[in-house]
Amino acid sequence: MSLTAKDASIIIREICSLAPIVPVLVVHDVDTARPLAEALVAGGLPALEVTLRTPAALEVISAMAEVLGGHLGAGTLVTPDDVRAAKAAGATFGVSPGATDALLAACEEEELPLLPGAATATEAMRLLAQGYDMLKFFPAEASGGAPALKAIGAPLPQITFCPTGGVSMTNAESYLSLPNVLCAGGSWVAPADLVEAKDWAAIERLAREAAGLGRGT
Ligand SMILES: O=C(O)C(=O)C[C@H](O)[C@H](O)COP(=O)(O)O
Repeated sequence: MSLTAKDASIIIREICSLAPIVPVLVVHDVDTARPLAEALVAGGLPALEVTLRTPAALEVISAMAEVLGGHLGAGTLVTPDDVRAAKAAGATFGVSPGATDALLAACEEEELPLLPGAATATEAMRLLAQGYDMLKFFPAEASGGAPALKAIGAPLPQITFCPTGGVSMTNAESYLSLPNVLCAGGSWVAPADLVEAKDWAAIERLAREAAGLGRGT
């Protein structure tokens, strides 16, 4: 069995439709995983991306996957081994900064729906040719921000994006108002200092604020 690119994109679209923002999480301490996920979900952000950038990341995914109402994604997927480890830890979707044929094949084989990254029209077209029409625009701000994504959308309206990288409360609306944007990713809803202080109430407030952002036109 394997998951086709088209079916993966359909599932990813559903996940990206749950809320305007997908928190991008860099978690060092597995003890913070559950209360952090609970705060974000309670604030209205059910789709979460845990980056595989810390030694604790896989354990964090397993702990967060138990939180009711959450949809756990693994970010920073780079190699096929990352895909297998993320799937085994309990991730239900994957996110990658870019895409390689090996990574796409591993996700299809492991049946882990992937939100693959693209920063240019050519990268987006290559993924579209392989069946992926819901992509991460990364690094969003550094790649020209909302004006660049709007320009890409003119000739490629069939591709929908989740811009990530430099997105914040102040610029999120500029992306979310574009017709080719379904949601955006960002780390600002779970800042390192608030996680370290275990200030879950403050993180829930940030999540609620982000969940109230407008979307689409
Ligand atoms: O590691 C990954 O796979 C990533 O997805 C990179 C993240 O998307 C950005 O690092 C988030 O960017 P900020 O919201 O600007 O902090």
